[in-house]
Amino acid sequence: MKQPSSAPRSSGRRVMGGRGAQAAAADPTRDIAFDIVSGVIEHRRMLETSMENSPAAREAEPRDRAAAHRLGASVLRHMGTATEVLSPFLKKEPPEPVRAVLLIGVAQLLFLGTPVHAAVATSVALARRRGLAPFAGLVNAVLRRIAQQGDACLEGLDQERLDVPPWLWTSWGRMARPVAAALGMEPPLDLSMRPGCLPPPGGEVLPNGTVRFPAGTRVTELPGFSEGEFWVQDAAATLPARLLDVKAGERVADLCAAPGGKTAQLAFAGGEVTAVERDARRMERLAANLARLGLTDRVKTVRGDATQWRPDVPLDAVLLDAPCSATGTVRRHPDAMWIKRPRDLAGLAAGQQALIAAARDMLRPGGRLVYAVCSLQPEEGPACARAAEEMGLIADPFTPEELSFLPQARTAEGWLRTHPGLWAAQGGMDGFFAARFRKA
Ligand SMILES: C[S@@+](CC[C@H](N)C(=O)[O-])C[C@H]1O[C@@H](n2cnc3c(N)ncnc32)[C@H](O)[C@@H]1O
Repeated sequence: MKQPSSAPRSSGRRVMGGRGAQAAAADPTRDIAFDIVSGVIEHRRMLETSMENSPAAREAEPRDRAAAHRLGASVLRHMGTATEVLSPFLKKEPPEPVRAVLLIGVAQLLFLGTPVHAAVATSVALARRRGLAPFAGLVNAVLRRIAQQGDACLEGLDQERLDVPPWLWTSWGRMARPVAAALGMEPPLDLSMRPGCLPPPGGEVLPNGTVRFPAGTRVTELPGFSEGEFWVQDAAATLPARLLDVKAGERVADLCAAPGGKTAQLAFAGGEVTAVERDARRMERLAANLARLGLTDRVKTVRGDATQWRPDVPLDAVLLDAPCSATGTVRRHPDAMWIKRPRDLAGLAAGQQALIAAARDMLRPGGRLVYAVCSLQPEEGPACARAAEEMGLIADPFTPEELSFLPQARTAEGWLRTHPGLWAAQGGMDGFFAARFRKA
């Protein structure tokens, strides 16, 4: 069995004067988790969006929201295995909402270590609260039988294979198994340090300088957070800006910039940075992060579409961290595996190539572009790098020296390819593709 995440508290507070014993038990954790799971599997909405849309989440305490997030994410991490476990107990496919209730029950029983009584009773109550009373008996019977068998239900199952949708497994090739193995673990908290600041105590310093804390660490409670001594950034996410190798005084654009981790790197390297971001709310987050890091006066921010924006003067360097399928972040966002479909990739790649063309037009002759995506999909990585060359950009491969601390991430072409199975013993990293080019 994979490493379990921490179990949700068994809520179940009674509401005085309720309509009936089970229907009246308030259980915001499972209510929100139900909205999350249904939002992802029925409506193909992102986990975070499903949570924002959840009426129960709006009124819930932060700790109930956090527990629901953990429970919902656990269902999505183990969805293939849980579906396989359920199948012998179901004569026919249940309606989607019933399936969501059952998956929440199985995740608690087999992956979160929730006591059997709590897992079964809360799932039956959840079914009733969600207008699924005719299925309450089914939920009760199926979960009781699974609880009786316990871990024996998992024997002989290739959980890693089951928990990745087949089309993604195929497209990931040799990365598939290590990525799937990493899915069972909550990712650690990674920090990038402001130059000159000492890491908070207790962190492990990785070979690239990232300071790593165990999963579940609350960043706002670490000393130095309010003072802007660090920002949250996965170890792999630090690499594209580092590989742009910005020198003091260079004119640089960070396209698709929010929430601003890479903007901060470029500014601390001494670049005259313009950060371009299209989304108003994400721009607010970028501005707040820059303010906390004391960078407000050192970065110019532009809210707009990077395919349309052009600098007044041609640039020395551009970092393009393009919007993508985000399959490289499946450890943090397991919903990405269940939302995207193969047919979405062509549209994403077209958008990425439009952004590459715009970036090319922003550069002075000899100027540098690093193109990056947090995706494991070949259509968004190598295929876009080849398209960049067809647009007249000249490949500028990363050298072995530049990636000496992570040689296994350097491809034969001199591109960067990270995935969650790298540095596995230290907690892994996100999946990124990056390539560097020069303008003729
Ligand atoms: C992968 S995230 C960027 C993460 C960011 N570079 C960082 O390191 O913190 C992609 C961002 O691109 C923005 N975006 C998408 N299309 C854009 C466009 N055409 N112009 C500007 N920003 C865009 C999205 O709103 C999103 O904030």
